[in-house]
Amino acid sequence: MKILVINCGSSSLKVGVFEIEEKSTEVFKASYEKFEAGSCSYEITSGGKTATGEAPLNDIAAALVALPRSLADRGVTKLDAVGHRIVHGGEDFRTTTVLDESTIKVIETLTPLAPLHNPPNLLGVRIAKEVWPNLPQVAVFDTAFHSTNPPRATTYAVPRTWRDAGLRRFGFHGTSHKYVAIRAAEEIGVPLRDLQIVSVHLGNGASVCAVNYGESIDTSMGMTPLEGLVMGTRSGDVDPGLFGFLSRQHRLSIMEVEEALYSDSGLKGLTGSSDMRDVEDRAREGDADAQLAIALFAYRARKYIGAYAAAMGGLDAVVFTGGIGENSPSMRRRICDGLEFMGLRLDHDRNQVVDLANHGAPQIQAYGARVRVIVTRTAEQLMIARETAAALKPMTSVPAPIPIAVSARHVHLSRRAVEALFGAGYQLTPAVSLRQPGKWAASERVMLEGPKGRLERVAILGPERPRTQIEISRTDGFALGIDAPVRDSGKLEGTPMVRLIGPAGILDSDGLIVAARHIHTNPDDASRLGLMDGTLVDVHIEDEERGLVFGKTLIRVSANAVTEMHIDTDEANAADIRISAEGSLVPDLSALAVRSTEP
Ligand SMILES: Nc1ncnc2c1ncn2[C@@H]1O[C@H](COP(=O)(O)OP(=O)(O)O)[C@@H](O)[C@H]1O
Ligand SMILES: CC(=O)OP(=O)(O)O
Ligand SMILES: [Mg+2]
Repeated sequence: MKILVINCGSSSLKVGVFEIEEKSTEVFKASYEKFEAGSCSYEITSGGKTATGEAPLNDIAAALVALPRSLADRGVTKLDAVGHRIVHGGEDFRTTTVLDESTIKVIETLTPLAPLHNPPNLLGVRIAKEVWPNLPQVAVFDTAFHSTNPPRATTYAVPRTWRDAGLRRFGFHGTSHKYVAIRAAEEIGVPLRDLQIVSVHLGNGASVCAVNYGESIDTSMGMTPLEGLVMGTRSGDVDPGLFGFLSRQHRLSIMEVEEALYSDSGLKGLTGSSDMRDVEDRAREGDADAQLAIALFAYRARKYIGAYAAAMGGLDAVVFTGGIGENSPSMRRRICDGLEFMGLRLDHDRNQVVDLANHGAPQIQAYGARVRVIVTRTAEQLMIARETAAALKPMTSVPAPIPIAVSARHVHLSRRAVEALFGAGYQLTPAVSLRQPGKWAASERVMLEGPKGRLERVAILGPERPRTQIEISRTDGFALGIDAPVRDSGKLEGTPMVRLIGPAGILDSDGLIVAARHIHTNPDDASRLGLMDGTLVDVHIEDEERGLVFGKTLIRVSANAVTEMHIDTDEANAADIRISAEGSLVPDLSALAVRSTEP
């Protein structure tokens, strides 16, 4: 599929044409900026040749209208679709969406939430519809990747009426954070699903994202792209109390304050220039304002990296991207210096000579450092092309129902735990065979105890495992008074402690989780159902009253497994499932984007 990507910003237009196959290739790339006095500067790359210069184009609209000619001159024809970057998708758009008049109308209502971004994005859509009336127009949202953020990350502690009116955090730069996290995982050689990554995007807009085992769980921008880091012209985090103060003491209107926070703050507010290259030059010449701006920019980013390592309960890698993240060794160094205590240490030589050609993603951590530090160029356009192609791929329907089993709270015990709870040399007694071959429930039970209360007679599932794992529901977590993370079985790093009480003793063990829903299957069924180990699927439960779709269900293929989906009691209650049920697989449109590799 040949996809034209349009990233229409307030002051620049970026265009890419990608051939999306097994491997993706960029066949055309252009940027148009500095629109002044009836002309603009451009850079166009195609067929290995780059041309730069000035063109008599008034504005972004004129550049878009002239685009078919530029494409045709370079032999780029037969486009299949147009993919657009849309910054704010609000509550309504959690995934890539094909645009029609009604979806465009909904996006228009989101303009107040991203006043600098959505209007030019939509202008690009309107013109593209006129220039290419027969091509599908597809929106890829900056907010979509963050739709997995839990309520504790997206909620502002403000009055209910405001929250009911839609006030919440969304997060942006999602396309970039997703791309660089995937790229970092490829470079490390470990599946994204097994990594805890902090992605640091430092461009004109800047944000940090906690990518926990493949999912965004928090990000520094909020309801609008104003929260978080210090940016080119935006303030990032401020005390909301300043609105009242400036209004009372300085008679500024809310509009004036907002305008200043968007356009006259950040590096520009601190130094007069929004461009980090200028700021670095001035700092070198001794300008105290520029020196403070750099220190503040780095300090805020470092705080967010620490915060997100804490939010995830671990950190495997930090990825830098965006114009500043990619090009400023001194900024990377300032941000990383002081993070040695959490295993993050740079190799200063490697940091200095980063080469990002050919989609490189060099590692720049010191030899032996626990946390990897990676630099890579972001590729929002490529990612938009992939998502656009995936959204337009015809749905392949998967038949065959999936049996669903409800797992009540239970524990898997290690040898050490069995002996601590039941006595030296004790062997558990298999009482009931489970459907998965070789697995059983023991006749023994244990009690769990947390700061808030106890859960009695909790089932023990055998055989023994190398590590003790305690699986509860979210509701059980409230009964115990412990907040357990949703994790895949076996991923126990940084999980909370809980007390287990047996007839012969007490054991305080970590390994408390809410098990992520999953489907056990064997290689034969997996190939019949088109399922791949380690990927995520959606499963539809049909029920007149309480039917729903369980998203993000992990596929686990093992030799003798019986095909069966496991959900916990909270999930079963939500779908009105008593003991068992059946579900059907929903084709996953974003799978292509996650699986495809670099051009
Ligand atoms: N070599 C460099 N050293 C420091 N900063 C740089 C360098 N190259 C680009 N930048 C900075 O990157 C920022 C622009 O980032 P970029 O990602 O290109 O912008 P946008 O967010 O608009 O896509 C500017 O502050 C610019 O000064
Ligand atoms: C959302 C946002 O800040 O985008 P940009 O970095 O392009 O300004
Ligand atoms: Mg940017």
